[in-house]
Amino acid sequence: MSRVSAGAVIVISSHVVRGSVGNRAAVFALETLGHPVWALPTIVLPWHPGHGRSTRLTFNEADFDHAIDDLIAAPWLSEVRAVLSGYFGNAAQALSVARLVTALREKNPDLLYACDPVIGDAGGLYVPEATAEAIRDHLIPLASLATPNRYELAWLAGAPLEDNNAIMEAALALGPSRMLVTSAVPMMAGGIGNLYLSGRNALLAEHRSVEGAPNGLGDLLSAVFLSRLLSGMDEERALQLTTASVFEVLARAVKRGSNELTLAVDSASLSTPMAMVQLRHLVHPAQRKKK
Ligand SMILES: Nc1ncnc2c1ncn2[C@@H]1O[C@H](COP(=O)(O)OP(=O)(O)O)[C@@H](O)[C@H]1O
Ligand SMILES: Cc1ncc(COP(=O)(O)O)c(C=O)c1O
Repeated sequence: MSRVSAGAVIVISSHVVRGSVGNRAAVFALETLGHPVWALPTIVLPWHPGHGRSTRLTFNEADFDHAIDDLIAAPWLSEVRAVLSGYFGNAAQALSVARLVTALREKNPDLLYACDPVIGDAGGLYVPEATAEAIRDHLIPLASLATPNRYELAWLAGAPLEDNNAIMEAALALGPSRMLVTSAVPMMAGGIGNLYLSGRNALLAEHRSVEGAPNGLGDLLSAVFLSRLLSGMDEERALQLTTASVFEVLARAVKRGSNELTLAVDSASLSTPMAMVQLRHLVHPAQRKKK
């Protein structure tokens, strides 16, 4: 497995003391796959709130924004090739990160910005509406890649998404040139899938669904997929390998009976996954319109 060349990734998401959600998943995955990482936490908390009482340690909005100023003025800024954002503690942080991405792009027009709009799930929004709106209005327009789950995309698009054609139309309308939609509609019975849409490809990568999945799979998926793109891998292979990694990490954690992903012992699943994934080519919305 080739190691990735120099070029740091700035990751911006939550930090948990115990567990592997937010930055804990992204930093581990990116470093394991050979990327230097700059990690900025948006909030710090003992563990994912799904496990029970978990006090949010927060940053003052102005202080967070000043830290972004420091990053923009950093003498090492030319090291940075990509930014990945995930969970935000408030709407102001999303505006600060938009400033960071814009400043980085001015210096490096090839900067990749991956936006994982961590705003909700099947149960609806779990961040304040103002935070979700700030992500939609200020970050999605800057994204080279967005990785919403199906429910997040439905909220962003303002439309229910009942099948993969509706998902593709919404993904296309949202704007980013590459969209990776998780929890897409499976074609395989008992399956779960990731739908990838770019100018070139409309793909669905599927595997079986597993009971008792720990949190952090979306965070892991966006980091691994970003790494694969940064390594220059073609999109189809990147989707296949990333989906296989996430499924394998999940299956191993569940087999151990763990309520968190067990990344430290499953790092080989990130670099060299063995799990099989079913890859299908879908009819791209642009092709459907030509017919
Ligand atoms: N219960 C599950 N069984 C198998 N794979 C899963 C399960 N939950 C998530 N995944 C995998 O992880 C991906 C991302 O998970 P998802 O829950 O959509 O992300 P998010 O954490 O952003 O909501 C899914 O598309 C799928 O590939
Ligand atoms: C603090 C916090 N809450 C909620 C979530 C959402 O997690 P999930 O979608 O995996 O349940 C995350 C994910 O990063 C998080 O960091």
